Amino acid sequence: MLLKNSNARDASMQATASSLARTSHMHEDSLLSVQDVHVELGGNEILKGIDLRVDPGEFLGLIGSNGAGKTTLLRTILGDVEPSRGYVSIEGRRHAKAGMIGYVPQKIQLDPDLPIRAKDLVALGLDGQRFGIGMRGARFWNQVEHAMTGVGAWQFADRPVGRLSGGQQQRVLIAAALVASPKLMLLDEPLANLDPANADDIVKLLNDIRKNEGISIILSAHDINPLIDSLDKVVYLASGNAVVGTTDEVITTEVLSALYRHPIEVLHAGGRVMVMAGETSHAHVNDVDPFAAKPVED
Ligand SMILES: Nc1ncnc2c1ncn2[C@@H]1O[C@H](COP(=O)(O)OP(=O)(O)OP(=O)(O)O)[C@@H](O)[C@H]1O
Repeated sequence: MLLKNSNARDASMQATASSLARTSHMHEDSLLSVQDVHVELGGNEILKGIDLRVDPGEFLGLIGSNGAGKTTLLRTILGDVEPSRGYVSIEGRRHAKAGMIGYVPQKIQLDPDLPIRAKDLVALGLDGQRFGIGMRGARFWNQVEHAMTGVGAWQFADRPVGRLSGGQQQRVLIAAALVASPKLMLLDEPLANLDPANADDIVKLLNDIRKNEGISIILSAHDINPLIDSLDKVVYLASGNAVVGTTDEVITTEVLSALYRHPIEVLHAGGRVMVMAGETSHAHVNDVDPFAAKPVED
């Protein structure tokens, strides 16, 4: 065992995790407030009391293993999933105004033969809810061009979106989420399927967007390493529970052991963070994904 799981130690680790969660409640002018959010799906409690505040221009990494509840939390913030307890508010309102949140969903598969140009996809981000009846004048297309130029996607605006590379498609999807000038962007695993260079480019792009435009960003990922230098806060999810704080506060042996209720060791090597899980005889290095196959607890 890497840590003895005595009751006293467990209680102290829980206290550390709770106190970190509480420190994120200090700002009253938050853009987003998630308070004691519980979500049940298919008879299982997927989120078990999430507390989170996001200030304007903050960049948060939502980190966790497969099935930890990242997509569920993003969809709850978006308003697509209703909490069974607790609430989400944006600028003090329970329901975000149209266009206030830009969303890049997970795993979009774009058919190579899809007869839609990249700029048509971005245009849907502006008038998607009234597609077919909206007026697409010069001002409309200027907004599309502005969003695509800002993310370095205007040069392939007229190409079929399904034939763009993964990195190019990700820029187009970010432009579609940005085009209505949101205050908050939610990106669900946008770095999955990107090579390290493209992942770095996307993180740099998002960092520029939040700095230059003051847009808050929540990005979900399994691996914190590509994000570590850009994040203001980490929201680390495990089996529906969360710890919130800076990376230095959260990515520690003590805090992650408390969150997982299991011994964890955090190592720093070669400029990367590695999270080692389990007993030494079964230890494996799996960046911030120590229990990828762990089932949802009842
Ligand atoms: N509509 C649903 N009905 C029942 N269970 C669901 C539903 N949607 C998600 N779940 C379950 O909720 C849990 C959390 O899923 P979620 O997609 O939020 O996790 P995740 O952290 O985003 O995982 P991944 O990294 O694999 O995308 C999983 O066990 C999943 O099977």
